[in-house]
Amino acid sequence: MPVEERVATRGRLWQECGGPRGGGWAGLCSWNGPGGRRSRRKGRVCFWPARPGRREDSPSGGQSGRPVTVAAGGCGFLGEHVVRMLLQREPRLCELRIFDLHLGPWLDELKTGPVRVTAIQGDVTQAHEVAAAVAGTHVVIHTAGLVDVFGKASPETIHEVNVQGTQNVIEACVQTGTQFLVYTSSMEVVGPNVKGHPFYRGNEDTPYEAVHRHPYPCSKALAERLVLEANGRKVRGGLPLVTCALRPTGIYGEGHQIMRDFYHQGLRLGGRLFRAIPASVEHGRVYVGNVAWMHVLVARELEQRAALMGGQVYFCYDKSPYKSYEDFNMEFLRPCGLRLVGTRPLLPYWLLVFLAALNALLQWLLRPLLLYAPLLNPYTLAVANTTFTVSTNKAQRHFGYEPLFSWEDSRTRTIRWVQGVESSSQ
Ligand SMILES: NC(=O)c1ccc[n+]([C@@H]2O[C@H](COP(=O)([O-])OP(=O)(O)OC[C@H]3O[C@@H](n4cnc5c(N)ncnc54)[C@H](O)[C@@H]3O)[C@@H](O)[C@H]2O)c1
Ligand SMILES: CC(C)CCC[C@@H](C)[C@H]1CC[C@H]2[C@@H]3[C@H](O)C=C4C[C@@H](O)CC[C@]4(C)[C@H]3CC[C@]12C
Repeated sequence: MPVEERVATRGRLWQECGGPRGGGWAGLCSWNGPGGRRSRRKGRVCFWPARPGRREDSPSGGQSGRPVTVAAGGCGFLGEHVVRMLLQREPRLCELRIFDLHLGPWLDELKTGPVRVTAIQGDVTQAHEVAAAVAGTHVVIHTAGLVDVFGKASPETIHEVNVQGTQNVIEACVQTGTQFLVYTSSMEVVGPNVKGHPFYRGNEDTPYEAVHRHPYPCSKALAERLVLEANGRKVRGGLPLVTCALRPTGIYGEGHQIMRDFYHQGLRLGGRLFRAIPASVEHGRVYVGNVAWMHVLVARELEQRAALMGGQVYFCYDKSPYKSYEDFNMEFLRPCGLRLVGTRPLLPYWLLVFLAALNALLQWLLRPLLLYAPLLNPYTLAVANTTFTVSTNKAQRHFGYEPLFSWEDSRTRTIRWVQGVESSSQ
């Protein structure tokens, strides 16, 4: 039966848990703050049929104290991997609620497993929808967000989803008694900064001048701060909220939209891509499966190691090699038949800066008529052209993280996926 036909009780979970409480985020933003509200979308809750003998959830978890987890943003690139990882690697899980603005058709295949999977179509900017989804759960993994560095969405919308949405998740935990919150932050909370300072193999304690102007890193930095400051707040029932933020570098792997875009661009250009960034500029990358694994481990360990992990940030890392953004992508695109032309950038840097500025101008001029959002703009150029790599073992020290996928596995899996993209688009 398709997901759509399984729509059940709209707002049912909400009625069970009370009502919304106002978020207190105003004034945290460094630019003008949110403008008009977006239209309210319908919250829909889809239940897979419950298995006989299941008991209703208790506030501290599911049946027999087994955890109930919410994956907010569970239908996104990272979120889908988190969901699948939870189902594969978390045998104690009792119920998994997948909360997202857009529910994917792949959710259908999850219904046959032993875990009760509940898909909830909802919007993190709607406090009551979030509270309804969170009520009665043990841990929230919050990967939902608007990842936009291309100017597709307005700064206000990015703020509303990433900052207000996160505040709503925190308030939902506090109101409903959910004690553990894992937040997907980003390396961009640190940098690269607007001054183009390199961050070379840094760790969580490396000093760096974090200066944000672009709405996306700004929103991630604000949201991360809210999450960390919420650590220790009393949730319903009196226990302290335990929060933690994970900062992935550039994620790659199955489902990575920008990799797909580069691949198609290469095909259009006769199997070639043209080097734009010097090979010496290192850009941190991490495999999506390892990022998902880190989220699952944190969700599992937060309770036992609350004193150590609560209020902490962790970079997401694995054994992916340090390379430039383009050379790294070629690890997957070369075996799929593309080549990168040039050992040095084909265009001088000043010309790229000019083109990026021109794109920004065109985006602004064309905005009333159409959305012009190319990959190259002043911000993406600065990120791609500034060394930013991490080298840390904090996650290993604090909660025993080791990458689940070796570099060879991560590479093979990603290549296989790109090859699948190729055959599915023929
Ligand atoms: N992709 C990367 O390289 C990268 C790197 C570092 C951090 N991150 C962070 O990881 C998280 C996931 O990123 P991703 O690459 O999977 O992005 P994505 O766009 O694929 O996934 C985000 C998900 O959030 C959902 N979402 C967006 N707005 C929502 C709303 N208002 N209410 C409910 N759900 C909403 C989307 O529908 C989507 O399924 C984000 O928080 C992002 O900032 C991503
Ligand atoms: C200069 C052009 C030829 C190349 C443009 C590449 C550009 C689109 C890429 C380069 C680096 C990419 C970002 C980086 O991997 C890390 C993140 C952090 C994450 O939180 C959101 C995505 C983001 C910003 C990547 C977006 C695409 C970038 C800028």
